[in-house]
Amino acid sequence: MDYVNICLGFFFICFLVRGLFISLRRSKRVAPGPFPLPIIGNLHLLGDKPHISLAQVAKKHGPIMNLKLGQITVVISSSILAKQVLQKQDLAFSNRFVPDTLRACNHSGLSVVWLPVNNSQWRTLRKVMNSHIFSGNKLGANEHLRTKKIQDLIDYCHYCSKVGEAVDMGRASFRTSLNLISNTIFSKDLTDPFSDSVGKPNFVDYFPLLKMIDPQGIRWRLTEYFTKVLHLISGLIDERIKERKMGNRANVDVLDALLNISTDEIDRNHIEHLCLNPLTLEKAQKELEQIIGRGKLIDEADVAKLPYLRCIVKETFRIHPQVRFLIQRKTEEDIDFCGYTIPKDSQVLVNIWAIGRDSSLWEDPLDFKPERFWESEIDFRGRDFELIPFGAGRRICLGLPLAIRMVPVALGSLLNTFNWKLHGGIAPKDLDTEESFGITLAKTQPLLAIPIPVQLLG
Ligand code: HEM
Repeated sequence: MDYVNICLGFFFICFLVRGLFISLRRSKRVAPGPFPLPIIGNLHLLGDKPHISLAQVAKKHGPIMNLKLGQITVVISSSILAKQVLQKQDLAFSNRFVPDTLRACNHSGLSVVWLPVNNSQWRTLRKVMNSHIFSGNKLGANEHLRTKKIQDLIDYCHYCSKVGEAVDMGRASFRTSLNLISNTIFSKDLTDPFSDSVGKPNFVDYFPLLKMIDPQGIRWRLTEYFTKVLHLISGLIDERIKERKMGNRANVDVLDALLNISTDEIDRNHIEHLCLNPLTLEKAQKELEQIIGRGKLIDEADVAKLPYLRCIVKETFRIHPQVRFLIQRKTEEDIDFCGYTIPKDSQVLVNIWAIGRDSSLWEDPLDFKPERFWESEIDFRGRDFELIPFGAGRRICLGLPLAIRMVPVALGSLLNTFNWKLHGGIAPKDLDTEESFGITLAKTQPLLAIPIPVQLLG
């Protein structure tokens, strides 16, 4: 009899514990979201421009929504919730999902972009890059390299103007930024701005992350290219180590500085953008003419004196966050978040494209109006969550200090040296601004523009 009572008691306790677990599970509120279909979940909603599709789905389900895209994915589409993810609960959302292609060549295990924040290598790499590449002192010391690259870009535009060719703006600014970065690190150009490399593989073709923003880039197999790029980088490093052993170098560039510390791979990214709004152009050119003098290149110190140019750069980043339009993070454990539970191993996407076009934050969000920043303190350094093209928090873009020096100088110099017309007599309002989807955004049709040197205007 006792034996029966003990068994009954045991089952009763098990029943109670199970009930407790079920009610605990039910108390976890999952964010709203579209109903997932069997097997494919919500994948059918993505389309070829996920940032746009997700912004549309968010209009129905709200600024935090739950989707099933292979794994549980939580999409954040408001600046308030972005602040919560990237600042207030930053630590809980600090890691990223690593794509299998990157795991395959162990890129993820070496790169600051993918390493988890609790990994000491991530902290060391960020520290090394911050102090040896992107510190104010280091960037100030190699400004001459960037000036030289801007001069190369201007020379290239002069060359196009002379032979009557249009400039593919995306490609030209892409190469310039790549060379700016490669000169900063390797003291070497990795592409020749005068060579037409379409169809011919060159260094750019081996940088998948960069290639995705290359407007004429075709889709290709990531793993293969990553293997090639690692091979190339390691070739460059080997070459440098040999030079150093033969005593052929003083420590002159970042690669040398890094070799003094470690031989970890440097990750990089890039910029590309230009706007062709005639009124904006005219205003910017007037400002440049008054402050710098028409026809001259501008330098980094000039930017502080060019408020309208700075507004154009902000507006460009707002409406067209070129490099990453969905910030991707991951949860390592169940997280309580604004009344919901975000389960462990969820992918968290912050849609910075949608935030930049949110009509509750921006008046006429689809219009390109740099003036909106004229009297506004809003900036893109990760403090104002309405404008976070570089992300925010402990994983904020490492290249930000370089990008904010390069972009206005390149743009200002192009505007101050040339007048621009769209190729084929296209009016700016008819410009095809369609974007293609990759890890980054690229224009489906290249932006072809005719440079008219200012000196030639009577
Ligand atoms: C216009 C130019 C650029 C934009 C808009 C941009 C944007 C971004 C964004 C949105 C992130 C993700 C931040 C987050 O998760 O919160 C990021 C990360 C990163 N960016 Fe950039 N980036 C730019 C240029 C650069 C450049 C020039 C470099 C380096 C040469 C660079 C290096 C990095 C690195 C290393 C990370 C990963 C940091 C980490 O996870 O710890 N970026 N960038």
